Amino acid sequence: MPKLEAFSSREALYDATASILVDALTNAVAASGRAGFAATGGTTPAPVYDRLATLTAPWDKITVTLTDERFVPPTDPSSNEGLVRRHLLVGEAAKASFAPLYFDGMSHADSARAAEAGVEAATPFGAVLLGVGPDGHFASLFPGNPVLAQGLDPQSDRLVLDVPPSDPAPDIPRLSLTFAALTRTDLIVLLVTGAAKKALLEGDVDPALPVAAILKQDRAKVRILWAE
Ligand SMILES: O=C(O)[C@H](O)[C@@H](O)[C@H](O)[C@H](O)COP(=O)(O)O
Repeated sequence: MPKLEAFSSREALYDATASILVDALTNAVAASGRAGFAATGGTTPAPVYDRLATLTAPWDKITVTLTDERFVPPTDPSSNEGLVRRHLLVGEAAKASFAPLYFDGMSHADSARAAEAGVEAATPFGAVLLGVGPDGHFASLFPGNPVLAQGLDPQSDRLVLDVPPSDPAPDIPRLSLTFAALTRTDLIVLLVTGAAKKALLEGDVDPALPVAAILKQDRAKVRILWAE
């Protein structure tokens, strides 16, 4: 089980996370000529992306995709594609390619299916950046959701699922990479802040939480990076 790595401030956390990610992506391109990066949404990662976009890397050999998405167009304020286009696909990183999960004019299910080709082409990922919800969800794999079992199935042949709303979350339809897709990488970084998430991820993690699947798998190295 990976140990939580604590940083003295959020600024230090963001700096370290950007540095770890750019090293992993650069090494992956050096090893195989290309790399994918699966980027989380949420309210935490934007400062990491702002830093990452300023760093030198073989961005023209890197394909960025999303760990998950709300089923909304990129112009919607809650869109993760919008977040990544505003904060990551700028500056040095503007040269990176992007593989979307949301496709205008497609149904929820068809969008998930259509996204799989781009995600497949972006794997293996050089790095995956995940957030963790207070309920232990990661990407859009939520406790109690009808597609959770399929989403966590290590043998699933699906890379992207159409996630229906469920109670208590998510409140709108989502698109999520599966555990099977997200573990096609050498490195998964969990980016978390605040006391509640530290309590969730320190010591013995509740095996019923979706994120426990990430912590106990042995396909990819996992680092948990935290600040107050
Ligand atoms: O689209 C999303 O919202 C994320 O992918 C989601 O899984 C997020 O990482 C967690 O909910 C943590 O979110 P915060 O960073 O806002 O705490």
